Amino acid sequence: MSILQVQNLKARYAQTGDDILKGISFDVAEGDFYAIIGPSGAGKSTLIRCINRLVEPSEGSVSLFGQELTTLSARELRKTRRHIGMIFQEFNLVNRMSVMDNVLSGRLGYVGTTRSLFKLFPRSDIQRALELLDRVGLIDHVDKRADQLSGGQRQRVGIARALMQDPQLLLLDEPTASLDPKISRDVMQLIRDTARDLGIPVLCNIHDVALAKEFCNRILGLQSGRMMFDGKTADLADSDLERIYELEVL
Ligand SMILES: Nc1ncnc2c1ncn2[C@@H]1O[C@H](COP(=O)(O)OP(=O)(O)OP(=O)(O)O)[C@@H](O)[C@H]1O
Repeated sequence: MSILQVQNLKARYAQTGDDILKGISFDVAEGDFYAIIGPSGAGKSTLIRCINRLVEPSEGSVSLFGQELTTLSARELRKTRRHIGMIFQEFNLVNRMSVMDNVLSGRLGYVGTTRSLFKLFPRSDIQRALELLDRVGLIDHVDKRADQLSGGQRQRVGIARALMQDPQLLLLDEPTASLDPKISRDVMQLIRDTARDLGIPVLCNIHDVALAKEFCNRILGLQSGRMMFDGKTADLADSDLERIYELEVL
């Protein structure tokens, strides 16, 4: 079943500027771990950010479980974003807050700012946060400040926080770019296995092709805002990679 449908998506940063995305179409289905690869400046990050409208598309359609996202009002968009978890390259944790509070902040879209300020989270949320921290291997670090953790541990907090939203879709924007190769593999494996267990499809912008090939079942190859490849990872040939990265080779 198709969960996210993107059709003819275009985006630009200034009214008069060139299109950064030049008509992108693809479907994310149940069970997919979809990688977006391509050279620097290809538009990978812009594409991820158009899905939850951190960047406003200029044309085209993005539909999640049949709901069109590009035309939602600000209020409707806030509600829908609850169901789209996001994991960032720089983790985006609040350093002075504990690991537990960072994870609980994933519920902000549900409990409201006032309740969260006074830490009035329902018992079920606290229980869920503990379960997720156990799942990502951080149960012994619950009370530590976020800035006392290593990069890999910080990204694990980011993963638990995104899962706290009970997401229907996970968006990953270069989740391993700040991590060393060994920790990057561990983090990708954790995301793949957890998403699979919880039945959450993933769309992931990643510049490391080896990691994408190892962990993702589908690949979207972008070059200068155009789609050069969309298919199963097993069908991605060296000649496809040459076409996707052509500009860099030149
Ligand atoms: N906020 C912005 N304002 C104007 N132009 C931008 C903005 N963000 C990105 N761009 C431009 O849009 C193009 C695509 O950028 P984007 O970050 O989406 O590419 P990317 O494939 O994710 O690159 P990288 O792998 O280097 O992160 C680039 O030319 C970039 O300079």
